Amino acid sequence: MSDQRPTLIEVRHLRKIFGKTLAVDDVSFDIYPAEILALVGESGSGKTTVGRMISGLEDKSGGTVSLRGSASSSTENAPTAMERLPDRYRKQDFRRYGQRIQMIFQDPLSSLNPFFNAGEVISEALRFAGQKPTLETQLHWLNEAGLQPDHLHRLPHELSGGQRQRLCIARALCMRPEVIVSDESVSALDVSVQAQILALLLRLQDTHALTLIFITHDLNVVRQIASRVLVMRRGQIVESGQADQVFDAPQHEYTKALLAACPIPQI
Ligand SMILES: Nc1ncnc2c1ncn2[C@@H]1O[C@H](COP(=O)(O)OP(=O)(O)OP(=O)(O)O)[C@@H](O)[C@H]1O
Repeated sequence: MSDQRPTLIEVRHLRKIFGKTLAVDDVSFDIYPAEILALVGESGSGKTTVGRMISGLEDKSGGTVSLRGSASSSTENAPTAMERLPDRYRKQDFRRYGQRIQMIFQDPLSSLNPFFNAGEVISEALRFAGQKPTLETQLHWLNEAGLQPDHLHRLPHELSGGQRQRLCIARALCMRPEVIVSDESVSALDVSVQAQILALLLRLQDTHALTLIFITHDLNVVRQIASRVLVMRRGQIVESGQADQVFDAPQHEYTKALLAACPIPQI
């Protein structure tokens, strides 16, 4: 059954080849505004590479990613057209599209400058987005992600793992993205902190009408948050559907095996 909602992102025949490895093999799917879409599959199935190509962090070997023009680029009441993202990003492309699609990662330490305190991390992102940072805006975005004013001057190594992930979320959020691609962003956290960060992402998704692309191997997390699921295996999508449908009546043998390997607690 085809979905009647207007798409926000169209991915068509996406491919990525690393040397002799075909990491992503002819992947096509749509992403709808303000949905939570999970990308699941075993290690090496190509999830991260798809997320990085959608975010413009990885050049594409083939295929296209198109993003619906932002509301501000349309004339009043006129539908916005799909814009094809470049195959290879240049600096100006990041400013144009990267701001709209932000990515957060499993290891915040590797994506944070060790010499920038939390306030400076936010300032840098705001400047990148063409805004003038102030103390007030720094505190506002830290607060949005559940950090306190006394975190403002802390360097990344002076924050806990959960607080560092909150800082990455604040940095992504202050650029006012429409889409956040979360790549195993809660996988390294212990269960209680993981639940707090998931709750934060869900609240932000709701209040900012964000589209969330959630890349994970953890099917229990997917069950808690996702509305739709894509299952990847060896660079291809082998199954897709509403989360309940995929969990309750998986069609593909691989999905059945994934579910069997990860018993889902009855809720
Ligand atoms: N920069 C790279 N150079 C070479 N090969 C790469 C690179 N990035 C990914 N690959 C390969 O591409 C394939 C897909 O990797 P990818 O990280 O997208 O999978 P994944 O499903 O996200 O796995 P994981 O859950 O372990 O992160 C793997 O075979 C991987 O080794």
